[in-house]
Amino acid sequence: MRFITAGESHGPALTAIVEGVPAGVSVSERHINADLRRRQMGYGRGARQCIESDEVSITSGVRFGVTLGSPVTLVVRNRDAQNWADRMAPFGKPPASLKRETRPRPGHADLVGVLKVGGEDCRDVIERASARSTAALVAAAGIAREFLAAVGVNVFSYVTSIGSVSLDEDEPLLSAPDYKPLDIEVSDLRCPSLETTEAMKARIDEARAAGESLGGAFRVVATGLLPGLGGYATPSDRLSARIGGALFGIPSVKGVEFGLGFAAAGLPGSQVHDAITLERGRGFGRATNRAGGLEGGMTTGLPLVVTCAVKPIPTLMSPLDTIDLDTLESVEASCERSDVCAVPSAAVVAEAQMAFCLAEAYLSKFGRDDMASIRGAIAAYRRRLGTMSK
Ligand SMILES: Cc1cc2nc3c(=O)[nH]c(=O)nc-3n(C[C@H](O)[C@H](O)[C@H](O)COP(=O)(O)O)c2cc1C
Ligand SMILES: C=C(O[C@@H]1CC(C(=O)O)=C[C@@H](OP(=O)(O)O)[C@H]1O)C(=O)O
Repeated sequence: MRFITAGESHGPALTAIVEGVPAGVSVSERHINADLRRRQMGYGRGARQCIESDEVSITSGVRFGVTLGSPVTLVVRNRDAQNWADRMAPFGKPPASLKRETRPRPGHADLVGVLKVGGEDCRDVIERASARSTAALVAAAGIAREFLAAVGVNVFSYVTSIGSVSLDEDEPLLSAPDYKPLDIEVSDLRCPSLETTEAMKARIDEARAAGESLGGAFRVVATGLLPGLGGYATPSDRLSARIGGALFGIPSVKGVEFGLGFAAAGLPGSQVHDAITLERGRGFGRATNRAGGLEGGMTTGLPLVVTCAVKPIPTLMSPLDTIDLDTLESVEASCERSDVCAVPSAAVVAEAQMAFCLAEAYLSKFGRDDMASIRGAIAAYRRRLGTMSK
């Protein structure tokens, strides 16, 4: 299952095409719209989210709520486009009132994008470098999530830190994090502790008042996985490589850890690896899940637990210095409407990226044509695993 997205941040719409979708997957617009809403939320988001109210339109590949096996096209409209019609016109001349962006923001794609593609207006880069594109990604992943739900897999996320405020957790890796989904969803920051949520909100208020921005960390978890998804034979077969690459594809994600992650480097082997167990009738298991659900590039069957670090938002209301591309003088970087913190949104985008990787891993192991055949192949695999652990 692959996807491509297109669309500028302030153009008329974002479009995604998902191909390689099996026939027979039930799809609900309501589920996709709920994910789009979750992506928009979060304390610290800017004024743009008051304008947008993302909803998906599906224009191909689904009939009467079920996929046909043909490419699925999804469209999310940009409501803000009406305020940018003259500045984003596909044809004609730029309006006389157009102000070019010549003061690139450190930390954003502005400067390096213009060095790469040329031009005199960072706006040409900003429009696509903007994380607005992640709305299309989340919509597209709605199809992958529906497929995963049909095979018993759930993907969720929660925020573990904002700036220096961290969630206090009891060994989240030893058992799967089993927070109540509602506790995560009712938090303004996708943090399962209300007390920590309040402390995080206060930190965001401080940052906003100081003209600052914040990053943080989140965890993305998948449950219900079969063992043996992914592969060990080539680097690109390894699910760790695919998931890592996909998560690093999210703007502002600067670190990805599987299970214990970097902490494993400082511990002896006996405190890192997960002892193998066997429960008659239930099969192989593990005493712990320090690997975070992946060994040798394949799922172990335990929850997949991945932690991501997110850097602070580049646009600062108290801007850093930059160089004006017209005058080549030192000036303050441009400071436009912006989020102060978008870690909860990035977490929902990470769910989407992980869902695509897992859906593709299931399809490459169990076939791609239709859900009935895929269910049959999964049942046969489960029988084989049962025989091996008798
Ligand atoms: C959901 C989301 C919202 C974001 N909102 C903003 C924003 O309002 N202003 C901003 O300067 N950067 C924002 N960013 C971060 C930039 O998109 C990102 O830093 C930039 O594209 C450069 O990519 P890099 O951080 O991977 O180097 C956001 C990122 C995400 C994931
Ligand atoms: C629009 C979204 O995020 C945007 C991501 C973004 C950036 O620079 O990455 C900059 C801001 O856009 P604008 O300049 O229009 O306010 C964010 O609002 C969204 O997530 O829906």
